[in-house]
Amino acid sequence: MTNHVVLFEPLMPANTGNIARTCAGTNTVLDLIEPLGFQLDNKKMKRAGLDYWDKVDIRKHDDLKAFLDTLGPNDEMYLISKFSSKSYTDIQYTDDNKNYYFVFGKETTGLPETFMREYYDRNLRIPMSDHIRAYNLSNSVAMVLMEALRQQEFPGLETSHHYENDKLKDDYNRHERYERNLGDE
Ligand SMILES: C[S@@+](CC[C@H](N)C(=O)[O-])C[C@H]1O[C@@H](n2cnc3c(N)ncnc32)[C@H](O)[C@@H]1O
Repeated sequence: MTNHVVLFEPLMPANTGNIARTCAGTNTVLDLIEPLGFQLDNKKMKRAGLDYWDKVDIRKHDDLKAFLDTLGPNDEMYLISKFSSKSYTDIQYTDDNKNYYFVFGKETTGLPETFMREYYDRNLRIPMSDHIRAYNLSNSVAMVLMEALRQQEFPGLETSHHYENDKLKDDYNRHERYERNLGDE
């Protein structure tokens, strides 16, 4: 099972940089559908993705059709759009035999209407109030991707890690002491 974040014609380098960082941290493939609003080696984008850029599996596609042509029978695609009335939390993303593709729209105009209509049942909304027009693209990616990963029990990801300068180190020891004391009672 592989998760893919697919960005349709992203415009802002900082968003794609942030998303690349999230993809690097979650072993998620990043598919970019051209045209992009920036050069891939843009400084701002690298700054947003910091030094994680080379840790991401990035796949570029000439256009939407070229991307769709890469999909096979085990690939399950979802279109992430506020226009849907089905929530992204209503889907199960847990089939080990499938690869999950989450397609996000351009910052200005979202996804093409024809594409959304063609895959009508695949559109998913992130619940939102009417105080804003839409969520930020990179935040939308994080919300949907984390829900899929949570359901998949964070495959290959560390739920805890001991760092050399661990800010909670003493608390781990305290926790162990606490557990020992409980056991002694
Ligand atoms: C800034 S929004 C684009 C807004 C655009 N006016 C539109 O019509 O979708 C960029 C992308 O973030 C995602 N997005 C933002 N808010 C969302 C929501 N409430 N539900 C689902 N997707 C959302 C969508 O993929 C959207 O195409």
